[in-house]
Amino acid sequence: MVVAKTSSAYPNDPEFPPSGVDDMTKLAYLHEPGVLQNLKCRYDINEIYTYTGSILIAVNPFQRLPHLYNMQVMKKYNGVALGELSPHPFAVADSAYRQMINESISQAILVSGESGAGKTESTKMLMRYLAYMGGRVDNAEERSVE
Ligand SMILES: Nc1ncnc2c1ncn2[C@@H]1O[C@H](COP(=O)(O)OP(=O)(O)OP(=O)(O)O)[C@@H](O)[C@H]1O
Repeated sequence: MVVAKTSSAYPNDPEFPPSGVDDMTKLAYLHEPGVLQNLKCRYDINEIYTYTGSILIAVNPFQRLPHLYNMQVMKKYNGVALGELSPHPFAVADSAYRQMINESISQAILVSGESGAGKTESTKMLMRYLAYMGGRVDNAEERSVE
């Protein structure tokens, strides 16, 4: 039996990792102070994405982070199970795409948040990844769904 050690959600607890946890289901106490503390720790180091299980939480960085969304990053997430790499909209899009292809079931991704939270930006990244996956051709003739 493997017993996974969980992290405390209390900010002053020495066991709370300074950089937070990338999946909040790892927090021992999944309550509002713990969630906010964890998101803040990650935000402070420009980690704007965090999972809670299969839900992706995005915090608006109010700055451009182009290194997060380039072609190399898209390639990295291609075919990798959700949760294996850092939280990212590409991982969510890849998971939906895979389930659509493998199970022939229509998929929906719900993007929710208050005005200015970053829904449009997140949706753009989801669409960029889906266009990258769906628009690829193996022959020399390039075409861009995006
Ligand atoms: N991931 C991100 N990277 C960089 N900037 C971002 C990101 N998310 C949000 N922003 C910034 O925040 C602004 C508002 O984000 P966005 O338009 O996506 O919000 P929204 O939730 O769609 O708002 P509304 O509901 O009012 O349309 C963007 O114009 C952009 O400047």
